[in-house]
Amino acid sequence: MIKRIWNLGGQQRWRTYIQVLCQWLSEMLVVTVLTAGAGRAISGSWSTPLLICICIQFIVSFTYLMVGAPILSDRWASAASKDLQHQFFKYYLKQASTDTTKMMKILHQDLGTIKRIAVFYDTIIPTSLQLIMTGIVMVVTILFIHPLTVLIPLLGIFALGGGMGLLEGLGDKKNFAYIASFNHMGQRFLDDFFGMNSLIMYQRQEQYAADFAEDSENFRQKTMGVLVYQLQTLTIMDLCLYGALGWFVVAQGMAVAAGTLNIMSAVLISSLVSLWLIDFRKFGYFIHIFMSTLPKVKHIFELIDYDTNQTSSASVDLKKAPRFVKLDGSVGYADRNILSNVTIDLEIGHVVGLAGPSGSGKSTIARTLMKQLPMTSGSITVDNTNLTALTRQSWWRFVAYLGPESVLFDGSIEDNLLFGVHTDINWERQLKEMNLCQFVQDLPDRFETVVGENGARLSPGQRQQIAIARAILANKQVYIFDEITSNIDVDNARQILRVIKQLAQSKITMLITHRLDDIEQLDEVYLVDNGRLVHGTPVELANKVVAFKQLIDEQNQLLKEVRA
Ligand SMILES: Nc1ncnc2c1ncn2[C@@H]1O[C@H](COP(=O)(O)OP(=O)(O)OP(=O)(O)O)[C@@H](O)[C@H]1O
Repeated sequence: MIKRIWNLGGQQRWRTYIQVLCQWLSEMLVVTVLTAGAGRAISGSWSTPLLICICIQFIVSFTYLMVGAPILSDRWASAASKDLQHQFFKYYLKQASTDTTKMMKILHQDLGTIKRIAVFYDTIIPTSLQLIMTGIVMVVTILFIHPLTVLIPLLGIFALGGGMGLLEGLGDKKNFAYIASFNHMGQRFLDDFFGMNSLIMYQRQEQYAADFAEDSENFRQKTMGVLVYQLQTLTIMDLCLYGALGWFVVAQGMAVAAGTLNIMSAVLISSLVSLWLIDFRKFGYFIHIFMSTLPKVKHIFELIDYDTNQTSSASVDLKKAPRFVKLDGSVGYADRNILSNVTIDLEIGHVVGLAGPSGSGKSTIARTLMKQLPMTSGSITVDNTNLTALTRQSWWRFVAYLGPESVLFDGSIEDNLLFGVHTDINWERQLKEMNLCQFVQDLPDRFETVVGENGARLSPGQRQQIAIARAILANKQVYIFDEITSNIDVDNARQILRVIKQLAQSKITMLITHRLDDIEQLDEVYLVDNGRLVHGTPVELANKVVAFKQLIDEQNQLLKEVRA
């Protein structure tokens, strides 16, 4: 996974190399100046090679700060972030999930993670490179001048590693509790935000405020837990590093007092060790932060890979509009089969109905046909092609799904109607022929009327008519209508059913509905009855399924009573 993170934004990596080299030279400038100063104090004269060295380092550092830093810093991090965001959004936009709350939650978390891994490019890698370069200079210098003391910084590193290792398990626990509490509070906020009208209508605002306050307090405590843990970590790191540094300086002082080391050498190796240990502390702190984001980065890569695998195994493109669709097998979710061993045949010529009690699996079938859910076993065949071999984009070029509530975009009715139209067509004539959207003629601005956000300025029936017209004008080949008449009045519902029946003359059309009025007008219906799928005309179904017959009898009785 680290290799994969490393490869992101790779084209900008060279900028980081130059940046690190310049920064490292700036650090070495401090060491050289201190060493030269100590030499001057001892001998009373400046060493010419050291002065030349200082001049070169100074020029490089100054040029870097004035010119280089603005064009070099953060470029790799931002290129990597763009790369990852691009791959991530590519995956994300293909999901088209209906669960907006869940999508928002995941999106929020994953975007946060993408932002946080910048620490790898702008801190971990530069600091690691500086550690290697300063480390080599430091070890060679110490071994050359005072070999025994090289053990002190090494002991400091081991002590730090041990301390951090002990804290690691605790850190995971604290982070996990923090994330769980964050998610819980976020979920409550989103739920209550979407359900605000219901909260007010049922006078539950106070309860909501109390629950939210409790969640906030819990979140505060978990946040404090993480902060305390981070402070403990910092204290341990400081103890190890500054302890090692202090010990090193004392050892150098004793060597100088004993006459086995001169002051200039002592200043040189002390400043090198100080620099190295300070960088090491920085590295220790940030690697810790980086490691805690790795599980989330792994999750993002899994999403991207899932998308890539789907795309690479699904490479067949439908060349022409399909004539029939056959679903044969079981549908459901990863953890649960909803309907087993069912067969549905869809073909051009008439509307195929799908009916059944609430929760019996009708929308699950629709989602499976839309390639939003895989079959749990068996397959869907489109003409002679297995649906799994098609990419979702390729399938969606031919299929349209419409649910009980369609999304309209803020703009004119015309903009919304022509949303999926990519050729020149006489759309007004088509609408007239289908007798769809004729209410528009009574609006002052007719098709120029602005619908407002999600069609807020129209009635539910008008919105649904526009959505259906939009789908039909987009000229797809397969239409799946899922309870599209459930939220609208009887007249609008009848009008829409007429249009769908007309459409089915030339398109593959399935209508999911619970309205007996609709079902009775169809030639062919699939009815979910106690986990099995019964197929036939409405009359045949009434003979085969007792519950269905009872429902029709009850309705007829009701009608009789109303007429009487
Ligand atoms: N994402 C999911 N994971 C697991 N189970 C689910 C998921 N979505 C729905 N279900 C379950 O699948 C079953 C069938 O749901 P589905 O939405 O297909 O029913 P339906 O017949 O369309 O119902 P309705 O008429 O009320 O819309 C239900 O028991 C539901 O709880």
